[in-house]
Amino acid sequence: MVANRTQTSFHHPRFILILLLLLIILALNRSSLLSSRLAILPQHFASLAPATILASTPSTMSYRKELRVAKLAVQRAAILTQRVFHEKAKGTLSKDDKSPVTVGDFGAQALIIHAIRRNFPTDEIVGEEEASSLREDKSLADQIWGFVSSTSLNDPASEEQIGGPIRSQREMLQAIDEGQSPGGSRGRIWALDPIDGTKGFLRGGQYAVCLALIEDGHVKVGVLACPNLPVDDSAPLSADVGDENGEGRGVMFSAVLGSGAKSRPLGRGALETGQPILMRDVPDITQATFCESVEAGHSSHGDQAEIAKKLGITRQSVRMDSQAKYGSIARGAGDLYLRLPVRADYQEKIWDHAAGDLIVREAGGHVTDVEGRRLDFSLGRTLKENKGVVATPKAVHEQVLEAVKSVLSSK
Ligand SMILES: Nc1ncnc2c1ncn2[C@@H]1O[C@H](COP(=O)(O)O)[C@@H](O)[C@H]1OP(=O)(O)O
Ligand SMILES: [Mg+2]
Ligand SMILES: [Mg+2]
Ligand SMILES: [Mg+2]
Repeated sequence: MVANRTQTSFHHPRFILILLLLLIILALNRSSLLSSRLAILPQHFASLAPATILASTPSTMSYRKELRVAKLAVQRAAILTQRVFHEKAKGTLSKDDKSPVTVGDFGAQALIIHAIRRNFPTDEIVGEEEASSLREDKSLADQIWGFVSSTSLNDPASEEQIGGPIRSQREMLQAIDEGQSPGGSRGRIWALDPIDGTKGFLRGGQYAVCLALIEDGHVKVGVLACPNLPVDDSAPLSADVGDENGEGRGVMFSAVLGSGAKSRPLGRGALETGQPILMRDVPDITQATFCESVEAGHSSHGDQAEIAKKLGITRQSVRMDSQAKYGSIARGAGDLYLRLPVRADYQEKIWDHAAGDLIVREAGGHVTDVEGRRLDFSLGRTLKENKGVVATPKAVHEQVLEAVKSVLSSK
């Protein structure tokens, strides 16, 4: 009787269905396509698969772990940069291209790379900074170590998730140097700008701690911490950073491809998921607000003014450093971000755009270069096939791009 019953259950259609499903999952897993394929299986089929198999698949399906680690790591790094600023210990060096780099840039890069290495040891990292100058400057290295060894999240479980403390100064320098991946079109590559807008950081203006995961050339996760932007998503866009002690400031933006963009107060616990953000509708382009770089050498202020005029925009553009511009338009504080090439030979860096590009697109925007091409993150450390940036709500992109093309082609 018992044997008979067992036999019957083996022929049960539900059992056959589960068996078939398991075979499909195993086959897909072998061809390493599981993560993308499983996402398109109907929900109830996926839920029939045994927990052990789902648990052993890469977490790339939802990027939940990647997002969590990125947010915690960026938050810890942002705390370090704020401490560096307030303790007036910026220890600035000038790099070969004459751009500044500070204790904050190096320290933030070390802490973020440490967190990525501990969680995703085989991923590659394209980071802006490298440690060679620090190996020759012991006192600067000591100063950075002072901040790195004493900055942690105040929640021990979260701190543990991002690898806990770096153990020695040697390990810190090694971590900084692990951002030298050449980038490219294959595999998982993190793009890291530990302080974007270092000049803004130095003058107490806008800056951002930026991290994005690029997989096979496409941005999948993006996180931006903007310690000097207003917490309030509905605060009007302003170049003014508010009061000295930072009351009401500090926001974190994040996005996962296909899941929308969010913002949350930077100071809050990283467990808080935040609220969805959307770009503002622009029914009348003449009422739109532009943001642009503070540095006229990074984006042409003259061309910007001509484009504004062509579109009938009379409102003064708001100038701010860093990817805070992407975050600001994504939450509808501003509407349009243009980056208009000044030097024909400058190649934009992937770490200056990856997180912002995804956050704006997930908030309902469209991001291209000045010729209308999507930003291509698959070509190495730079966006070598792109020139400038045009980031706007989807509905007005064509109109703005037309004005950009007409002004730039008439030069
Ligand atoms: N000639 C240039 N054109 C455009 N961007 C530049 C140029 N030189 C440097 N940058 C980069 O622009 C970013 C700041 O942009 P923004 O002006 O929007 O705040 C910085 O990351 C900066 O790089 P770096 O970090 O090497 O200084
Ligand atoms: Mg930068
Ligand atoms: Mg930087
Ligand atoms: Mg820099």
